[in-house]
Amino acid sequence: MSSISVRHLYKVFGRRPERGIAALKEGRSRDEIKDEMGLTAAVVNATFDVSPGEIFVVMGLSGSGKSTLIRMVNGLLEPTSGEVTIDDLDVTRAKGDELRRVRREKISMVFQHFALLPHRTVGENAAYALEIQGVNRSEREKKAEEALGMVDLGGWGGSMPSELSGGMRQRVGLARALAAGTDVLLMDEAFSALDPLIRRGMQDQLVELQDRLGKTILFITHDLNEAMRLGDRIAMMRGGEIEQIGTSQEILNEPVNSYVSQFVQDVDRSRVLTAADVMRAPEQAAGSTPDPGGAVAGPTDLLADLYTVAARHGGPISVLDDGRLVGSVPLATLLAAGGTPDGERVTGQVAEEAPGAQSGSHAATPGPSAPAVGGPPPGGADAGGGE
Ligand SMILES: Nc1ncnc2c1ncn2[C@@H]1O[C@H](COP(=O)(O)OP(=O)(O)OP(=O)(O)O)[C@@H](O)[C@H]1O
Repeated sequence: MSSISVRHLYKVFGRRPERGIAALKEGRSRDEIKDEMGLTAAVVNATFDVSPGEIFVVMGLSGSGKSTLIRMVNGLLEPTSGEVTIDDLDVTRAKGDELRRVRREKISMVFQHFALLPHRTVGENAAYALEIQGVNRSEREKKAEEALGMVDLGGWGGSMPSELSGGMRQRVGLARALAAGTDVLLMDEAFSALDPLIRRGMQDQLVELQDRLGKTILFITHDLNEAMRLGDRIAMMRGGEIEQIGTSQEILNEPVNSYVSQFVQDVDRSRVLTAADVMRAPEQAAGSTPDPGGAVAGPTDLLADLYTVAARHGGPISVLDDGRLVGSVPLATLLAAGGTPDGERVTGQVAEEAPGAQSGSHAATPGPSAPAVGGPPPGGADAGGGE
């Protein structure tokens, strides 16, 4: 299984771009470099690792440098300086045949605009990367059909792309990447052109597939909700720089600066955080066996669902995984977790943690000022387009 390593990566557009890097290292700003040297610093000193089997999301507004970054990772664009390695192979130094081989055998791309070949069938499109790899026809038909099955398009292989909806076409794009059998998937705004409901379905499907396939995924998006839903970790980018890398929970609860904290302030935390994110370990919970008939949830259930459970059964909520008690969520924790780090956003009444409290005795739903999904980030651009 592959890993991706990005080290001190810079891309500066313009004449003699090294001047820009030197100036940035001296502490000059991106704007100064633009004004004084006519250079655009698209990616500035990006460093991160994507572990095998991880979904790592790079999230940022338009112009923050996401596409430039991903194009350097797949070797389409040469960095001004820095290094990208996939496993032990230095993508930034590979040339010609070696680079083509890495891109063919290690990396698959999924784009926003599907990039399907219109005059080829769905099956041929799904098999396209295998054709480039030189795989024989029967083998590639078999693999393409399998991949189409994985994205719920079994039986559509003989259709033409024009007969498919946008969501289905994007699934063909994903099937093509899966059929290629590469460990690394690079997904550039892959779901951004889809309607919100379809997009949500694709996100769920990707998470399910990932559970089974364990690819190493670098996913680019401008949509914070999408980033939080998909990412094991998220890199928040602004003006070419990575401001913070962390899990959704870390970014929500410990934003490193005012930019990140403004960005996440309108996120509906109850639709991002799960029971596992907020639960206490069973030994720290009041009772180590679930209350018969009491409130129960699964570790991946969202806080939004936990509110409903708590409203019905009271609290605390026992968190069970395969019938085993793995934690407990006290009501006060549940309500506090739904708010911002300073706890201002949820105004539901927190009732006493009375063991055995009866159904409906807790006002365990967020009050009227509970955060809305995907409000505007700093600058007012759309960070909530996933809904
Ligand atoms: N080939 C190029 N020549 C000059 N400047 C470029 C080039 N490609 C990108 N840029 C600039 O680099 C910066 C980062 O662009 P990039 O496309 O990587 O951002 P992005 O976050 O992917 O934005 P979007 O979501 O709109 O695609 C922008 O200021 C852009 O204008």
